[in-house]
Amino acid sequence: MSSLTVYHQSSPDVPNKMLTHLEDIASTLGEVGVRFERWQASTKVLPGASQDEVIAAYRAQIDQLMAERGYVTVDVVSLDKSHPQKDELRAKFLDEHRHGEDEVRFFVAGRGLFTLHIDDYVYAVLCEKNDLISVPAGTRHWFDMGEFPHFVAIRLFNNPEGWVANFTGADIASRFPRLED
Ligand SMILES: CSCCC(=O)/C(O)=C/O
Ligand SMILES: [Fe+2]
Ligand code: NI
Repeated sequence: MSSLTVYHQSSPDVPNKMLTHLEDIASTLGEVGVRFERWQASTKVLPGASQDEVIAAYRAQIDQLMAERGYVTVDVVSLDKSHPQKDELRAKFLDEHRHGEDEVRFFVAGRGLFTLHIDDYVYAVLCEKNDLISVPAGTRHWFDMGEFPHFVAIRLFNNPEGWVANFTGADIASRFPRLED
């Protein structure tokens, strides 16, 4: 079940709020400029499926998003626990970073934990299959796929270079909960 847990940045052990209803999650994130929607990932794709297979299966939704917001590049992160580089990939996303563009992710299988650091608060968003999240450019955040990754996420970029991250150097991510396997 998708969820949102909100903390003060100084209290990683004491959540202020935990939400599981879509409307509550979407409105709370909407207040800080984050888009969170439930789409329909109706074609079954398995974690580990190729980028081409996933893009072909979700061409209509990808085209809709590209037309709506002018995204120019699409790629796919598709991982399961047998991936030989899973530990390196997990580590890459686990440190706090920013992007120069919105972070748009459509989960079409499995799940992952996005944690957003906005002003003095930390928003841990457990995204599951069907969830679409768009985090505004410049937002500090990190992502945990867990020790045993199991997800497929479609990523849209308005930058032709695709994924570019600027790491903040902060160690805040190490103090907050990770994805529970
Ligand atoms: C859920 S897609 C992989 C993670 C990613 O692209 C990112 O930028 C994490 O912050
Ligand atoms: Fe990111
Ligand atoms: Ni699954």
